[in-house]
Amino acid sequence: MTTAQTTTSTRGARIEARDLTKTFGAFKAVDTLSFEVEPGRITGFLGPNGAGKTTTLRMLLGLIHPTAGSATIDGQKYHDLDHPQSIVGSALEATNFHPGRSGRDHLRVLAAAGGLPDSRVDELLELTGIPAAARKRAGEYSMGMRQRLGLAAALLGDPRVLILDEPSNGLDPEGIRWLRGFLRHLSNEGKTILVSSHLLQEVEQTVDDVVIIANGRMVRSGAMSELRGAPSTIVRTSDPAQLAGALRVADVLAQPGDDGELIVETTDKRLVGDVALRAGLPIWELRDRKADLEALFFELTEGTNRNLGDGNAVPTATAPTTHAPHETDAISGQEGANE
Ligand SMILES: Nc1ncnc2c1ncn2[C@@H]1O[C@H](COP(=O)(O)OP(=O)(O)OP(=O)(O)O)[C@@H](O)[C@H]1O
Repeated sequence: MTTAQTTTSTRGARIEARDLTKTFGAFKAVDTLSFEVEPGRITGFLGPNGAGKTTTLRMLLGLIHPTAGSATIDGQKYHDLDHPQSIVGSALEATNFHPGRSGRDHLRVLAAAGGLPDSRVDELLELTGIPAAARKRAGEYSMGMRQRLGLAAALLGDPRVLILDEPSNGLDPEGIRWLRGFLRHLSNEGKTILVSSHLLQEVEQTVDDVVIIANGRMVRSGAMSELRGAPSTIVRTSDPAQLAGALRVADVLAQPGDDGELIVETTDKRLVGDVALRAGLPIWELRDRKADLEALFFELTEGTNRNLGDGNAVPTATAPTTHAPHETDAISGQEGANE
């Protein structure tokens, strides 16, 4: 990653949703959702397809109006921010660039609208790794390049808050790695970063905190480390109960896992090996126990993909089985997220 710096981000700005609710007709897309996103941290906003992520992000960005509750950035509704471009940057969709316009021209139009110099455009093209594509028409960009252009657009005003909807969509493994490093660099500058995804594993190496929703409702929030649980070790031996007893004497707790495994509450494998040796027990397997995030995410959100229709949906108390007609402001709100 280039080390070119964005300009100064003075202090962090929090994102806050309080009892945020959005109904489309009688359908509750977002249901009394409350969460906070802290400066200097990357927060994953997660949920299966149709959970209400994009609807929530649109409310945060003032593109659609909440039915109830509030969504604020730095303590204010988006429309009340004095210089929104310097407070919040967003990339909701990677596809809404004018296909005939070059990446550089696209950014120049946005920069001019925000009173920013053209030099900022070149700086961003460099930072997001697409300087060579600057003269190419956006219509010829790959999905990954459009994602990078969207990110460049979001960062033009050096905002303190960055809101990105599924930013790794269309990126190859190298691009995903680049994005991870890039977002970390920005969060180290103190920026507040909210990144949506429908896959926990996709962001597990990127994010510090998570907000997980299903059916428009909160199902879990907190630090990624809490979600992973305390690090531990899995051991296989001929007599797990005897090894557990020997470990207890050494002040290490252990409990039975699946298929005769022993889950030991330490990451000190040498200690476990030494205790087993003294107890005269063979070690057949000794490895880190990693949280099964895929299973956890599935458990938390199972069967709640509302885009799949009735059979797979777990409707909220007020949700009908069919969608209400799209609200007009929602439809127009989908356009021009980056414009
Ligand atoms: N304007 C609208 N009118 C009616 N229903 C809508 C409207 N916008 C979204 N919905 C519905 O609200 C639910 C939440 O949609 P949303 O796009 O916020 O989900 P999401 O979590 O972003 O999903 P995905 O991961 O598929 O993008 C979906 O069932 C969707 O069909």
